Amino acid sequence: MLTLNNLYKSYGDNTVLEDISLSINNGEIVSILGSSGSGKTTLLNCLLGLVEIDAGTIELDGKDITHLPIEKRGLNIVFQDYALFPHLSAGRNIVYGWRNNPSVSTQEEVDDLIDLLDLREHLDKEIHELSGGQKQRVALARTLTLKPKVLLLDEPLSALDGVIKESIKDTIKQISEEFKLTTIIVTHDPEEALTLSDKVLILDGGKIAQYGTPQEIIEKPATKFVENFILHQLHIKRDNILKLFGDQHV
Ligand SMILES: Nc1ncnc2c1ncn2[C@@H]1O[C@H](COP(=O)(O)OP(=O)(O)OP(=O)(O)O)[C@@H](O)[C@H]1O
Repeated sequence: MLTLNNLYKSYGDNTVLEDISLSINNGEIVSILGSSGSGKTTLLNCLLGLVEIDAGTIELDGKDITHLPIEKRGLNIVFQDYALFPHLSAGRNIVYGWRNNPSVSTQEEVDDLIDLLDLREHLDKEIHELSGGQKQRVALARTLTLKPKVLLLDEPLSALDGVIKESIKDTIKQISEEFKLTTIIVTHDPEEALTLSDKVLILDGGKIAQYGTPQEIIEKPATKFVENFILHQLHIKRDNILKLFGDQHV
């Protein structure tokens, strides 16, 4: 279980995270949702250890990891731009971290990952020859060879369109289930958060507006902000789609 206890973070006078407390069970997918500037990336960076928190504690499976360096926390991230090495092939990117820590995964486990993510036929390709979805899967494979306890994904679907988006969503769900991997996803898209996650954390100005299952959020929005911001966006989407069909189908 990953537990955050009363986290605070400020930049000067700007309180970016205020009293963030929550627990995430092992194997759960949690989305962090909020508008621009609400503190999503800062929270992700605090968990990862890129940003030092001002107060509070972070525990992973009962161990206090608040002040551990990044590499000792057991969390790993796939950045929004995938951060792949352009001069290495897809295959070499995948094994890059694992080559330095070969005891973490066996060759067979790495092979299984390559197959699971459907990357076998792309191993020899240069990074620029891959589609957005393929790059995303290479970045996922590279991270998963290191067997993190918690996988952090920063806007994993924002650069992808339609069909690829749905297929990466399925892949994320499959990986989380298969490896019992706790997965935390930053997104600003309510639809993405609600359809992909076991739980959604909604931030409003650095505070928790609501933390609950998609059903709880849709059926019982905790604050006016949740109702207005989140559900309003979904209604706009729905109305736009219905308009496409004209009156006879509405
Ligand atoms: N290194 C920093 N120094 C000063 N202020 C910062 C720093 N990083 C973030 N902030 C401020 O913290 C607040 C939250 O930023 P953060 O990037 O966490 O928001 P976000 O929800 O991820 O936004 P977006 O969706 O636009 O990426 C903003 O007001 C931002 O200006």
